[in-house]
Amino acid sequence: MQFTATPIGGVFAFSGGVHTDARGSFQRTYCSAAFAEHGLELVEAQAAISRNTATGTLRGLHFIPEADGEAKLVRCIAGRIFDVAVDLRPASPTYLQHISVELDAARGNALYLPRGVAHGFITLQDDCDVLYQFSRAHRAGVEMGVRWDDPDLAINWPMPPTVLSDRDRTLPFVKDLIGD
Ligand SMILES: Cc1cn([C@H]2C[C@H](O)[C@@H](COP(=O)(O)OP(=O)(O)O[C@H]3O[C@@H](C)C(=O)[C@@H](O)[C@H]3O)O2)c(=O)[nH]c1=O
Repeated sequence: MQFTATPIGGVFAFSGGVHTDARGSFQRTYCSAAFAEHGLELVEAQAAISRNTATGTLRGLHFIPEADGEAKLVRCIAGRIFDVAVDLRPASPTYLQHISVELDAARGNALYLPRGVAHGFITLQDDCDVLYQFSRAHRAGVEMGVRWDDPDLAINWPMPPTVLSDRDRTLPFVKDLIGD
């Protein structure tokens, strides 16, 4: 498992660790000791899978404010997604900046987001399954969100979304949240 720091503090990309042989492959996808060594919050409270039928399905951008937030590890276990992490920690030097990474089930790479960093993705092909590990149990009504096409974030999505939830379509812009 290789931990690669990104320009956004606390956001790490993971790759490697895939052992291939005649049967297929074996990959360690999580190691609590390695997370602890790198100072990352463990993501062991809950796991979840989102299945996405159509190319261009967009989910996000979702976050919980840092003080009450959750860390998450995101991995594509079928297909490929364009995955985005947006820094919404007001005190962070990279506040409002984002990074993107293609998560590919065939590569087995993953992205770790600490508390206060928003997350979203768009699917790059049909039938993409996304596996999450969370540091805290889901709490209904706590999660917030900002619009995927917020001009202040200027995310260069690889295509326009084809499928969005009603909630995501009507999320506020960051400028509407500031001061809350
Ligand atoms: C996120 C989540 C949802 N749910 C339920 C609530 C709801 O009935 C149903 C669908 O939830 P949502 O519409 O919020 O699912 P979705 O829009 O896929 O939400 C996810 O989006 C991506 C971008 C993330 O980063 C995730 O953390 C999560 O916010 O599943 C859980 O039971 N546990 C969970 O952890």
